[in-house]
Amino acid sequence: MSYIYDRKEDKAKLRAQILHQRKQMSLEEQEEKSKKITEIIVQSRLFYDAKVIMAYASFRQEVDTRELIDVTLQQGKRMVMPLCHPSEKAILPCEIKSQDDLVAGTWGILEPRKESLSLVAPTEIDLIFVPALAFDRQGHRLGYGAGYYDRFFTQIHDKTIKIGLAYQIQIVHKLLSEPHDIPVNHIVTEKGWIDCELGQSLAELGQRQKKIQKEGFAHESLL
Ligand SMILES: Nc1nc2c(c(=O)[nH]1)N(C=O)[C@@H](CNc1ccc(C(=O)N[C@@H](CCC(=O)O)C(=O)O)cc1)CN2
Ligand SMILES: Nc1ncnc2c1ncn2[C@@H]1O[C@H](COP(=O)(O)OP(=O)(O)OP(=O)(O)O)[C@@H](O)[C@H]1O
Repeated sequence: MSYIYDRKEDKAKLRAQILHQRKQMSLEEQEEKSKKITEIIVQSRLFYDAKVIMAYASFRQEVDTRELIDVTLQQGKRMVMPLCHPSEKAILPCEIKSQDDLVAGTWGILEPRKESLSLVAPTEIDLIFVPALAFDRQGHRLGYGAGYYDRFFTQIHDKTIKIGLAYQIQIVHKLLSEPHDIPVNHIVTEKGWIDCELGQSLAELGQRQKKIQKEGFAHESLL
């Protein structure tokens, strides 16, 4: 299902709708789709080429990242996980060597142990797997509304690839893009890859065509 969503006041409504829909999925369905998403990623060139990978620790009904984290570590890549700093609404990227290095933190989300932190410079990260409640095809994201990821994205390298992970039901027609929003480059769902840069250029092309049409009509009206 997709929603037309372009008013700020609809944000809370859309969050509630998506959360409700995601809760309707059975555990088996979530596991099966997460497995498919993991398979698609680990077979990709982007994953193969990345040496430093950051992933979120899945909670509630998010796409499960546990297998993805295991494969990353097994392949000898560096695994980075977010540690939340709630008072600053900041994400601190920390390297882990195994999933045993994680403990339940804010909201029960697993995060690196504070006692043995190994901070990583955000600019060192090659690939980031990003959670969301919803994405549109241009890579805009709707989160829980605290701005953690947008703040973090201002610190990473331009070349860092951001991949949103979502079930197909979380892909919506259009999300309101705000000035602080930094879109992801790709999305992977159980149905495959969505190239958001292509979506962004198509949207730009659409805007240009609309402008040409408008200017064309304005010009004709002068005749
Ligand atoms: N796995 C994962 N980790 C993540 C995120 C995420 O979306 N997924 N976040 C992405 O940014 C940050 C955590 N953001 C969160 C923000 C709010 C709530 C939360 O439970 N909020 C309450 C409502 C609070 C209120 O409105 O006052 C709720 O939803 O019940 C959870 C996570 C950082 N780590
Ligand atoms: N780079 C930034 N610097 C400062 N404030 C920011 C930045 N990015 C977002 N914010 C603020 O954070 C708040 C929440 O942003 P937004 O609604 O986009 O969150 P979200 O992406 O849904 O949430 P989250 O990333 O936590 O899942 C907004 O009020 C916004 O002004």
